[in-house]
Amino acid sequence: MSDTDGKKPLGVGGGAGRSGQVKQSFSHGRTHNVVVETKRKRVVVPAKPGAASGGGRSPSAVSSDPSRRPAGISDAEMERRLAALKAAKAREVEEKAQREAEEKAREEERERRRLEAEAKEREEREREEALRLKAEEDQRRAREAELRAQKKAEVTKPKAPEARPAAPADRAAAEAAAARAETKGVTATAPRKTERERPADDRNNDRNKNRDDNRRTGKLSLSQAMDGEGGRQRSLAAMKRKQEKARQKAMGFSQRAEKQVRDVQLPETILVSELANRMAERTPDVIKSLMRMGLMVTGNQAVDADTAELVIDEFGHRAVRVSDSDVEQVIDQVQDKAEDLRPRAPIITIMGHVDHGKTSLLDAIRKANVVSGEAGGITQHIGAYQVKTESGALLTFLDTPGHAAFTSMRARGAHVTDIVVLVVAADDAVMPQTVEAINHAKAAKVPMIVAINKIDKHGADPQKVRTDLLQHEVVVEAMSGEVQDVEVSAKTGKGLDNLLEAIALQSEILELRSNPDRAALGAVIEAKLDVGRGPVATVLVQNGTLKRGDIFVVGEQWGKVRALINDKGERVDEAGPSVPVEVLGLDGTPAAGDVLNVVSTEAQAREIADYRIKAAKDKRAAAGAAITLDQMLAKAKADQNVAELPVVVKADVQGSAEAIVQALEKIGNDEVRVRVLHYGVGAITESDIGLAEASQAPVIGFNVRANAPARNSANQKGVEIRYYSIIYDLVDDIKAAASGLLSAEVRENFIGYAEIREVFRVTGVGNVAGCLVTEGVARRSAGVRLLRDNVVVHEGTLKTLKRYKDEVKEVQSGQECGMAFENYDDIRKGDVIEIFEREEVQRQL
Ligand SMILES: Nc1nc2c(ncn2[C@@H]2O[C@H](COP(=O)(O)OP(=O)(O)OP(=O)(O)O)[C@@H](O)[C@H]2O)c(=O)[nH]1
Repeated sequence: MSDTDGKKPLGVGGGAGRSGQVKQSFSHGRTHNVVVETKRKRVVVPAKPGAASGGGRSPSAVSSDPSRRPAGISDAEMERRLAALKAAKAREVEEKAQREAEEKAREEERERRRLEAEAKEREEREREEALRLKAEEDQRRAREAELRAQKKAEVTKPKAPEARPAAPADRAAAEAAAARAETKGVTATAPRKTERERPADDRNNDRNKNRDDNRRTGKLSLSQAMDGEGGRQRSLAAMKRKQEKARQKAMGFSQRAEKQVRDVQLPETILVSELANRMAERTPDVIKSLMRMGLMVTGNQAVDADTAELVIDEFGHRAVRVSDSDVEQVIDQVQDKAEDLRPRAPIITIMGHVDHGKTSLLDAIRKANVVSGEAGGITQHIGAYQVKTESGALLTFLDTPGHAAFTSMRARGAHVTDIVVLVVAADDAVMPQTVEAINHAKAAKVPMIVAINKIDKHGADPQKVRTDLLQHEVVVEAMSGEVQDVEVSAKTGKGLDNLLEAIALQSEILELRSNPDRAALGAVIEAKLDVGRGPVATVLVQNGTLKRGDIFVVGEQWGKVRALINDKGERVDEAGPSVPVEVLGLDGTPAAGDVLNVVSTEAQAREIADYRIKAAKDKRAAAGAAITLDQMLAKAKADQNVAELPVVVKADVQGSAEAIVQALEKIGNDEVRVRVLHYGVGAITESDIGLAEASQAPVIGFNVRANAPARNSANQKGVEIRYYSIIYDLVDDIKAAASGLLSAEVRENFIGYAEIREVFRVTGVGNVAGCLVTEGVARRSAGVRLLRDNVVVHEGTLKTLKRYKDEVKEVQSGQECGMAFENYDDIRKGDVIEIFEREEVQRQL
């Protein structure tokens, strides 16, 4: 449509219409003249097919050629249509132009931004460069000034007065002289000034001249810029200030960011959050660091000192190990002087296999020593007792037989036992627990005396015991060894005296001594919560003398001795070394094996007890919480496969509770185990029931009963309470219950073999094997395996078992039969059929 594109202007030609021009204007100042014509006369032309669509022609062509105009369209209509068309075209062109313009604007904006960024960058670079050059210039000047000062110092030296820079007066004189010389036609006699001899003014003038020259060149060097130049100087100065500010700021920052190495006080265990606090680091960072070490902890969990030290190192601080246990230093740690030591009674533990007569022997020894006529004839049971031998030696026996008690005491660090009496029944032999007892005694480096018991029994063979012991490196005296052996009968009392004398002798060899005149030190051998008397601990004094009124700390408990009761049930005022006494006046029940120390003041006792409670808590937290990833995985894996029988155990005395727990923990195998959720001393309480309910565990009461609220609670919650007074019954019951958790074992019994002699094809049945039962019996209901060259090729069931034509249930060995497999056809002559039955066997622990 453009007038420049060579197309004909719109029109019908030949003056058929009145022509005119329309000027179109577009963006960017472009214009466009369009020639249009207005029709005066309406010409009706019959419509030709395809004319309406124009057959690809432009509408202008249609309008210019009346013969092609659609029929029945008036000029005015045609004109309107053309105008509409034109307007549409114009709109289109306008929109396109607008789009282009927008795109161009966008492009320009992009370009502008790019240029801006470049300029900014350049400016930045220039500024940096300017600063660098300025710094260099400053340096150079400083050097120059220094040099000048040096030279000045040289020229002002008295030996070279002529070299002194001329004073203005001198200079005037010199100039006058020079003028005179000049007028005389003589070359200047004044010596030519060297650069350094020239006055500063001259040089400044030169420099200014230079600067002016340079300025004239149109170039601005950086030094010039620095030296002056009005506005520039100001902006550079401002820049300098800014730069200085930034530098100071940066320096300040770097000072602040500089790692401050701290001395971190590190106790034996520390909470992660506290550790972070002491290092002035963020807790999450510390947790991350611990995670990198494989420890999954939270801020509220404790870690041990070694782990914490690694973390402290990693953060670049210094660990300073401190011990909260410093509070314990008040406990008298002084070594006793040799002259203060007095002989003391040995402390004896009786060990041996089940039913070899430990309890009987202890009872026999006690009874034999009970002065006839003493109240009840039998002393009060306090966990230990003392006996006097005929020779007058005092011996202290621990009344908790078995190595469980011995080990648990030893595990707590209470080395109480001086001598172990190993009981071996003469009618039996060395049994597993005998060996364990030997090992325990050896591990604790405690000497042993072998008591060969039950010699009254028919069939007793003490010699066999002696030879059996040889296998376990226990060589008794009768076999020319060093271990004393005594034949006894707990039943008849025979040989008991010999045993006591043997113990006395061993004790003499050991030269057991202690200082009775010092603050007492003892070990708890049993503790219980007694109705009416409160917490009671049976303590074996090991050193010093425990007196009424003494203030003491024992494990996590403390107290003041309110009363002391000896093994005969008598109240005593004091207990010396190796004397067992019941101690009343504790603030809580300690644990067997806890050490008792007498201290000076209640405050000390309380402080130590508090520290120990905290330390134990932290230790438990550290042990229970800070599980390594490996442990977590192992646990998760183990938990999937192992069935657990949880139990809550309550017993009358600590010793029984521990013995029960140890026995229960031994029950189980890879698939099943007993888990003691909680154990303790005293009646079964509501809290025990609560715990049991939460884990769906039964509560076991050993010689204790549930109190009324606990009973009600147990009834309501359906928690089972079981009472026992014999440990073996208890263990057997739990073992049976744990066995119930074992999945039944499926056992296979082979019941017969058959050989395939022939294979027949039977329509509707498939391949049928003609067999001979070579062994056992073939049973229809049994499982079968097809063996080819002793390789199992199929396992399944029988579809049919026939004897002649009849379907039978079983076929005996030596008989022929026909067999077909369910869903299996590939049978061959010579194959062997193995017939088996499966049986489920309930396993036992
Ligand atoms: N004939 C005879 N029997 C004895 C003798 N000593 C113990 N017995 C019997 O052996 C059995 C077991 O004795 P205990 O004293 O209970 O044995 P124990 O080693 O303490 O057993 P546990 O406490 O179960 O480990 C009891 O029936 C005793 O009567 C003995 O010298 N002669």
